[in-house]
Amino acid sequence: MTDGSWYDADIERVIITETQIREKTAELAKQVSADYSTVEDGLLLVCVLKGAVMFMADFARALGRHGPAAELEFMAVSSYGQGTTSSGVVRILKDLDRDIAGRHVIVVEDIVDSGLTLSWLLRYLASRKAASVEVVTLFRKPDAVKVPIPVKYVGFDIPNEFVVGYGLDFSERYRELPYVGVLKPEVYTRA
Ligand SMILES: O=P(O)(O)OC[C@H]1O[C@H](OP(=O)(O)OP(=O)(O)O)[C@H](O)[C@@H]1O
Ligand code: HPA
Ligand SMILES: [Mg+2]
Repeated sequence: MTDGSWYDADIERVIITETQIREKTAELAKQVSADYSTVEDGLLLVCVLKGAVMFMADFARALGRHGPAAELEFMAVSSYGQGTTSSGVVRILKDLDRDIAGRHVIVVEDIVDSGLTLSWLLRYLASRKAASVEVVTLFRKPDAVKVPIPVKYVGFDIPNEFVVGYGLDFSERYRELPYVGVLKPEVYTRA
C-alpha cells in the first residue's frame, strides 16, 4: 500500500494517491485564482464539514500562493450518518457564522456523490443572497448522480464505489488516510 499507514490492511485498493491529490489541488487553486483575479473583496470559501476538512486546508493554502484573498467559513451538514448511502435528508449541524450577502462564495466539497447534499446547500446559500456561488469538489461520481449539480471545478471523476480517506469516512473512520481507496468487503461485515 502507498505510505505504510496502519489502516492499510483494511484497504482493498488505492483509487487516488497522495501525490495525485497534491498536484490536482494546486491545479484547481490556479484555475480559481485566475477566474477570480479581479474580485475586490476577496473570496469566501465555505467548507462543508466534516469530509471536506482536508481538502479545504490544502486548497486554501494552495490558493494562498496566488490570491485573491480568501476568508474561511465552515458549515457542518450530514446526510450519510453511519451508512454508505445518502439518507436524502440533509441536516445542518453547524451554520455559517456570518452574513454572506454580496460575497463571492466558493463551496469547498470533498465529494459529489448523489448530489443531494449540494443541491440542498446551493439552494440554502442562494437564499442568503451571495453575489455568486460556485463549487469546487475534489471528487465526483458521475454514475451516482441523482440530482445534476452545476460544479465548476472538479478534481477527479471516480467510479461509483464507496471510498474512504482524505476526509471521507466510513462510520467516522479512515478520514485521516492521506490517499483515497476502497475498503475490503470484510470491513463492512465486521462493522
Ligand atoms: O452527493 P451526496 O450523495 O449528497 O454526498 C456527498 C456528501 O456526503 C458526505 O458527507 P456526509 O453526509 O457523509 O457527512 P461528513 O462529511 O461529516 O462525513 C460528503 O462529505 C459530502 O458532503
Ligand atoms: O464514497 C463515499 N465515501 C465516504 N463518504 C461519502 N459520502 C458520499 N459519498 C461517499
Ligand atoms: Mg460521511
